[in-house]
Amino acid sequence: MDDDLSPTATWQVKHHELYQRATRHPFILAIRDGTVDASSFKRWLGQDYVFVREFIPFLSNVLLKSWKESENNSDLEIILGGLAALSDELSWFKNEASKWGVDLCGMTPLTANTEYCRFLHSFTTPDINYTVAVTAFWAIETVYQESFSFCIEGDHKTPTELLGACQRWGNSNFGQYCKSLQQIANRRLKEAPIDVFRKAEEVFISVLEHEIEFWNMSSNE
Ligand SMILES: Cc1ncc(CO)c(N)n1
Repeated sequence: MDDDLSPTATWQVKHHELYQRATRHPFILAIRDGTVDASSFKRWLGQDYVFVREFIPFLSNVLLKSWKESENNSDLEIILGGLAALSDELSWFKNEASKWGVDLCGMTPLTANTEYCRFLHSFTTPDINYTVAVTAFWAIETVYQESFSFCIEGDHKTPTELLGACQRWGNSNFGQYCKSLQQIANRRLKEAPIDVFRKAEEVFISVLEHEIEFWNMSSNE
């Protein structure tokens, strides 16, 4: 393993196969080559709305841990920016759902979504420290950024009506945002005791597994 790589970059290499399965999932490849079916996209849309609502208490708790535990002033503002952006994101989901005729009110989470949300809630207990929680936040956002940016890069055939979704997470500003989260995670991980470091790596792997299941849920009948 390269000594010059940051902790998070090291994990991206070490768990490369899993990382690819999360960021180059068949659902994403189908969006990019224009073969995705509308029913899959609609299922993803409705389920992700439920996920993002559950993400609010998760991220509020990361914010709280940052306020309590971080030695760095700018962390709090970076995380607050992410939390604030969720307000606009929920409006985007509602608008998109009405365009596609998806009823968000009656939306019930499917199994993979329920399990992912349960995982998110497990971070809100005080025994999970800030380093582990902020690493999870970075990983969750990065999978979406790397997945959707691939759909708008190079020689893609992404359908016009899906470009909005892809740009929402695939745009370069959001890419920069993910980099700033990665810097926070790396700074903390470099100082972390070994048990915290190991827990954060486990969490990184679990995020990738949950993301794969979430894409599977979206693309399967
Ligand atoms: C399942 C899932 N993972 C990550 C994100 C990024 O916020 C999202 N909206 N949904």
